[in-house]
Amino acid sequence: MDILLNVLKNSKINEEITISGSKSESNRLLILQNLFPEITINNLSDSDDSVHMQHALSTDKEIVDIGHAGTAMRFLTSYFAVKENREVVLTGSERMQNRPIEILVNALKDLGADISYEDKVGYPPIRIKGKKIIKDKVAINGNVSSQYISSLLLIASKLEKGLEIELVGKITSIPYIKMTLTLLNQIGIETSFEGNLIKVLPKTTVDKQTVVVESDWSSASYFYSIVASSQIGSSIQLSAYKQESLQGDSCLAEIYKHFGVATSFSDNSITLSKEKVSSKEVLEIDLKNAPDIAQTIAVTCFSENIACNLTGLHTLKIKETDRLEALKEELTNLGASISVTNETLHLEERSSIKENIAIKTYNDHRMAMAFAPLALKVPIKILDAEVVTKSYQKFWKDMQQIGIKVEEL
Ligand SMILES: O=C(O)C1=C[C@@H](OP(=O)(O)O)[C@@H](O)[C@H](O)C1
Ligand SMILES: C=C(OP(=O)(O)O)C(=O)O
Repeated sequence: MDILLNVLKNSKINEEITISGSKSESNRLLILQNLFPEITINNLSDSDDSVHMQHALSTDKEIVDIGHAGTAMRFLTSYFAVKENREVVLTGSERMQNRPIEILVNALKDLGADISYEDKVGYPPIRIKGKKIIKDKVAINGNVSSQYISSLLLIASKLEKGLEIELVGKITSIPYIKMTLTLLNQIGIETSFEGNLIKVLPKTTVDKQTVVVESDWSSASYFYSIVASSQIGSSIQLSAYKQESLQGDSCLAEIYKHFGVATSFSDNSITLSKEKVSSKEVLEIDLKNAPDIAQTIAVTCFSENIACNLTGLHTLKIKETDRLEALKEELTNLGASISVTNETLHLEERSSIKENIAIKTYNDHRMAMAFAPLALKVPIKILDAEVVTKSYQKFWKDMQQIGIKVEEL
């Protein structure tokens, strides 16, 4: 489905939107719930990625296909590796078959797991023969994807002696590792994280309990971008959020001050308000702790005519698409002066924004969603707009609610 986005007139926005649960928290809790049935989950994400996770955990088929869901691919690799008497072939979309998994597979094999590649070494599909793991110490590279580490952490307490993980090299996406540890602590599992050493103690059962998932902060980023481009006095209320978040992307509240967007927290919601004009200072940020909001920020800078230097983007090349190349291509088509390396993005101030440009989305939900707010400035087309469901089912409905006209082409 290709769509044209337009606004009739850029009037003041004043809307309330409810966003579904965090897909990162949800996909961790779904694994944990399977290991500890005492857990009930509230405000579970309705994203495709969480649906894939639920399906994978309930099927008894040999082939388990998780589509584009990185967290499902990585978390289920450890889950099935320790599931005795179960053999699966874990696979995913064409893109997933080109997203590396070798670092995690090698760590699990070091622990004694039985995993082999069905096709290309280092990539899904992988055949996993579940077995009892006896060892309790492993070392793993921390600079490629934190999901490998979270994957090990999620099953760690079910190993006889728990698990000690040594992180080698620089550690990327640390807030996601902390999210995993905090969720483990919340349900009653003891952990420690000192220097480059993480320990998880064994646990067979936990107390009966309900865990409430906070709504998704990465999804909130698109509303930050919209408010940044809206008239002073505009505001959008989003629920359900809290000030003490487990999600690293909550750093949006601080970052978007640069664009004149203030965030206020109330009981279970945040209100984003456009208070002043965006600062024209060059935006310099390291996003190694919050890679999923890089596309939103780059497009907001282009929209608001603010130059930026984004660093810490080395993980973007192995996500749903090579996000650095995709951003370069699409922003250039809109008239931007942009350059990228393997880990940085530099955008210069622009002269104008070209109208009616068709944005390619590369099977990446965040390409579609990050470019949508530009509709407040110019009519823009989004190709294959249905990609958004990977993380955000009702995205286009919510865009219409805030006043963006969505027309199917
Ligand atoms: O653990 C998680 O839930 C995630 C970790 C991050 O991946 P990397 O650690 O690969 O950067 C992030 O990009 C992804 O969307 C979700
Ligand atoms: C990178 C993402 O997801 P995943 O790695 O879980 O596919 C994302 O949602 O931006």
